Amino acid sequence: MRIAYLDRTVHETDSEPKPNGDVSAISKSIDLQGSFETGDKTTIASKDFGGLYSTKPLALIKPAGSDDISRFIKAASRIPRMTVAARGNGHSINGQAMTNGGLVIDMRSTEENHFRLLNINGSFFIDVSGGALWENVLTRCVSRFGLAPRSWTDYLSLTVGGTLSNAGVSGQAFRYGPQISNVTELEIVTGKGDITVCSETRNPKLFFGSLGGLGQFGIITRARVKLQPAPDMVRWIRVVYTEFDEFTRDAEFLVSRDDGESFDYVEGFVFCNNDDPVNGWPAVPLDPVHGFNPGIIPQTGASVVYCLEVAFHYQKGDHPSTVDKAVAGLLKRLRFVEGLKSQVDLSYVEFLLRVKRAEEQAKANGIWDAPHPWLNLFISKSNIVEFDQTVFKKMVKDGIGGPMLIYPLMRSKWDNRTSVALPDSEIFYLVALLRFVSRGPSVEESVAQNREIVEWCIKEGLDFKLYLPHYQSKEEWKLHFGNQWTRFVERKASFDPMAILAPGQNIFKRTHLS
Ligand SMILES: Cc1cc2nc3c(=O)[nH]c(=O)nc-3n(C[C@H](O)[C@H](O)[C@H](O)COP(=O)(O)OP(=O)(O)OC[C@H]3O[C@@H](n4cnc5c(N)ncnc54)[C@H](O)[C@@H]3O)c2cc1C
Repeated sequence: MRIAYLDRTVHETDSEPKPNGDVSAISKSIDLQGSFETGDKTTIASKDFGGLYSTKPLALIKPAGSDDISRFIKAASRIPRMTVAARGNGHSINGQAMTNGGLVIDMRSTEENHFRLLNINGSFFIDVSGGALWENVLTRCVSRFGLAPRSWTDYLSLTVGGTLSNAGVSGQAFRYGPQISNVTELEIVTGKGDITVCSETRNPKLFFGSLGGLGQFGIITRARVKLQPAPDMVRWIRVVYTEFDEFTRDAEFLVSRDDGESFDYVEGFVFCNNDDPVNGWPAVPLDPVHGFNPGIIPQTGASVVYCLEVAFHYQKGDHPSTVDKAVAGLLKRLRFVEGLKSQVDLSYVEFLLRVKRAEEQAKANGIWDAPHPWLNLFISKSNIVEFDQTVFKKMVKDGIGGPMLIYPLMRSKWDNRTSVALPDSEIFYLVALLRFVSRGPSVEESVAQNREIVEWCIKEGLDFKLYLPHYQSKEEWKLHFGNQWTRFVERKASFDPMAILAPGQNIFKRTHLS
């Protein structure tokens, strides 16, 4: 089977005739409250973080709110071949937020439309715009209310609507589930232009369909997100393992424990057993002054080693000895290499914004804007040892020029009614190959290696799914969704029957209903 994932080709729509839309005429006819841009001013919408694709949209719309979005979708439905792509912060890899010749809706212009705290039967929620950045949701919730969402992504310059269209995972997901398990209500503008409020009990088909729905059923304009009291401080710790089975045993032990009996965050990564500044030991210390003494690593000759990354929440008023004791109690159950531990204490907000600091450094070094042919996978626990032996220990043993994340998640914290496709087993691993090509193999080599990895997973019959998936053909999408495909198609027919929305996902072709 041909695996088109990350093929660096022009989008299918590029070869097709473009719609003949006159955006000023459309906007006049619909009494646009927001604004729009055309020509060179749409450049931002013609590319994304991946840097692998580019397209030419007809216009970049900056809507004032849901009414503008609804009217644009309705207008687009009357123009043959016209498509509409919601753009969150454009941090996709494979052009998922793009449209060639269509209308891009810049959701960032709606950020301020919603920010309301709700107390429902003693539980707190925040209503936020689909175009809000998670970093702004964080800082505003903590500073104004001392509250914070429970489940995050590692990097927070992503929009609420963008991550809810995928899943949104990080080191808290083992306990609270992904971000899509932490919202209770959405306002959505469907592909028919209807503005609809939905939840578990109200329009549940649209609610669950849109969570992990790759933007196929509607544009999320508001989300109600569960909150919890924000801790003041975090102790962030990294420990090193040479043996994969010990690393996975400890990681699985931590994610399987009850609330209050484990760390508050569990992740991990693989790194090269050498002194390469990007791929090797220097990636481990949380503070450069900690250094890394490779002499302590048992001489197994292993090409790669593993780092378990955990965090413990506490309050400023907690006595240091109480925190030390609780952390020591958890660490003593783990079998990492003694002496290879690095830890720092920082505020909760600083911890959650940790990747932003890395971004600032990478921007200063000029590596942030280079292409990012990333590969994200969910791999069943039953196959993770084979994956380590073939992929980590052989295929990428020399590093990829960026982090190689691996951490376990629990399927029972996900809701089967959402659209996201997962492996079958209760414990599965997020594996992320976060390539920065200016520091590693070329784009072509990276893309080829990603393809080789996915092809190997298929050939060996691994129980796995792509996360943030992208394919070129319907056959591949059908395989991806498996027995959820029929439901996905039915949801599309109900909410976006002409396939106007999110054409960059390359799942459905725009049609015209007679
Ligand atoms: C540096 C970096 C770190 C990341 N870290 C993580 C991580 O730790 N965990 C994780 O889970 N993911 C992570 N991601 C992936 C990220 O969650 C997805 O790429 C996400 O889609 C990006 O959000 P965005 O707002 O930029 O969306 P975009 O790229 O703009 O859009 C993504 C898709 O969602 C659609 N969409 C956008 N907004 C809406 C909306 N309001 N309603 C409906 N559909 C919409 C778009 O049309 C498109 O199809 C990371 C990405 C980057 C670049």
